[in-house]
Amino acid sequence: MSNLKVAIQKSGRLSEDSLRLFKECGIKFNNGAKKLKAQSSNFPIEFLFLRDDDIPGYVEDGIADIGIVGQNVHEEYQKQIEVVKHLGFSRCRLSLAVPREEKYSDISFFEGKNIATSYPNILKKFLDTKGITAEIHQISGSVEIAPGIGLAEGICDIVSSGSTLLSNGLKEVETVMKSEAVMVADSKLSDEKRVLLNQLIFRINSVLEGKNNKYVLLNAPNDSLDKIISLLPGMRSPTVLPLAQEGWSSIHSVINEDDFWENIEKLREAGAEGILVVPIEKMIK
Ligand SMILES: Nc1ncnc2c1ncn2[C@@H]1O[C@H](COP(=O)(O)OP(=O)(O)OP(=O)(O)O)[C@@H](O)[C@H]1O
Ligand SMILES: O=P(O)(O)OC[C@H]1O[C@H](OP(=O)(O)OP(=O)(O)O)[C@H](O)[C@@H]1O
Ligand SMILES: [Mg+2]
Repeated sequence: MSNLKVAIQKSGRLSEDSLRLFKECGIKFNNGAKKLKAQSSNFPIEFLFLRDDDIPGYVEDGIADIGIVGQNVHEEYQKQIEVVKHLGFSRCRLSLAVPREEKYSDISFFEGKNIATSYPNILKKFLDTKGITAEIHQISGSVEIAPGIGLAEGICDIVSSGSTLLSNGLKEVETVMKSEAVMVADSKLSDEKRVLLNQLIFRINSVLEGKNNKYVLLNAPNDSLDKIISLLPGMRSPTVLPLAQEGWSSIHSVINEDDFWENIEKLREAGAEGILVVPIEKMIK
């Protein structure tokens, strides 16, 4: 059987979470230091460790079958590849920023200005939709330094916490796009590789679904069961087991983490106590 060749970032903001995801999917491999290739011992998958900028091109050319990149990189390189899964990590945004002391009122600030970026295509498209003409200077890294060395009046770069902008005397003024890690695939995959990709996505879905949900156990007096069940509908319906103490039950259910925090006070008001919240490793609906 042929291997599914997966391109992941060698080292950087995507690497750790990408490797963790495959491990959580039960895919075993040994990625010893400086190894640029690794073969899984229990799934027909081969890993290629690459610079993230090269991944869309390798996937389009069929050198790799699938890859993990930021949406920003996928969008910038405009390759004929498909996004097959949003992965929820490496969340960030691509933003325009200017020196902190600059008076900025709106996007017209950038008319006729120089902007430094590693994302010229995304930036050009954004400025076009806003009717702004600017000079785009493409640089491959350390973009935040550009205004300080007189290369540009503004920049367009990745922002997450904002601390890099802050420490370089810049302020964020416009969000160009939001981004997270995505799995991309060669649109010309063979049927055999599609089957493997679907098996992989099934595992990824069960891992991501598990992360978004929690297993909840609580005790409640029997006369509040109806109310509590309505707050914890679970996958089909909650499990209700009698406690040794008469008139009380233990209720087990699955709940979305966000819903849990919204409902916690209502559960307590309804009489729930001894509430335990347990992580779920995998969840298949
Ligand atoms: N501070 C951040 N927080 C969250 N996600 C980020 C952050 N910085 C970058 N990313 C996301 O992770 C991707 C990889 O970022 P990284 O800084 O590792 O890239 P790089 O320096 O271009 O790496 P490479 O050496 O592989 O070319 C980015 O394209 C973006 O989608
Ligand atoms: O808003 P922040 O939380 O400060 O994050 C933004 C910074 O993170 C990334 O760089 P990274 O630290 O990965 O270094 P790099 O420039 O070597 O890629 C990105 O290029 C920004 O510079
Ligand atoms: Mg890169």
